[in-house]
Amino acid sequence: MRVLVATAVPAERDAVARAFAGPAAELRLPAATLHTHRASGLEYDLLAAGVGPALAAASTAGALTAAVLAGRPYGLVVSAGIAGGFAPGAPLGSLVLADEITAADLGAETAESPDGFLPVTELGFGTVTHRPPPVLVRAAATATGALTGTVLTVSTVTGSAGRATALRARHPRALAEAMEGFGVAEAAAAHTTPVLELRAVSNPVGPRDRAAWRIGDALTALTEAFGKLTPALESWNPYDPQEPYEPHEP
Ligand SMILES: O=C(O)c1cccc(C(=O)CC[C@H]2O[C@@H](n3cnc4c(=O)[nH]cnc43)[C@H](O)[C@@H]2O)c1
Repeated sequence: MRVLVATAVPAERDAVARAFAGPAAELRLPAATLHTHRASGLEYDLLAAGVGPALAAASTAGALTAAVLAGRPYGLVVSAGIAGGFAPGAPLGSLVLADEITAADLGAETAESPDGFLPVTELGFGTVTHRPPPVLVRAAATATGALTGTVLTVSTVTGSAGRATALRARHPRALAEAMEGFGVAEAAAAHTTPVLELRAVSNPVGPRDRAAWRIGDALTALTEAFGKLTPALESWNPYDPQEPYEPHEP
């Protein structure tokens, strides 16, 4: 099986790469470059897909389409990187694996709703949540020690206690926020390919405080997580009848 791992920036991609032995093979696509590693019988293509949901979706869709045109489609897409963690559930350095990948600010401000916001789904179009394969989420969480819960995708990094409280009130299961997961998941869904989102918490969600960031620790946690994740992915059976997916042939 081929696995596409989409990070936002090269530093995150390289943190994932450190979980694999040996140098990567480089493959240049029209709008992206893949770094390929092999581990536990699987092929991992690492992609620095860009910051934010739109660029992440465009880059991921490009890589997915290139793979289909080459006759070697991906069996799984993983959105990975650092994230803000909601206190007290997701402390600095912890890992969060999404059982729901939710676009937190895709909707409309309106007085029609008690909290002043309606998601696009309630306006009659689109989707705001993607759900990774539950059996795979459980196996990956057990292997990595990650917490499981909702990971929010935002276009604006939360910078106040008020916004953090509002997000948690609207999404009580949210453990983390980042900026790419929903875009990566939309691209994967367009290709009917299952998706995971794995995040290492680098900062608390709340008032902006750059001194509180622990990006190095989070990148180290990401490397360690991928070292443990690869055997779990090898054991995963995408054709398990409990998994509500119809992925491409492996
Ligand atoms: O300037 C700031 O105050 C600030 C605070 C936190 C993160 C940033 C970034 O530019 C990082 C964006 C990048 O990293 C992911 N990320 C990490 N922490 C968060 C967060 O608290 N909220 C949203 N995204 C976060 C994100 O996926 C991007 O790839 C700046």
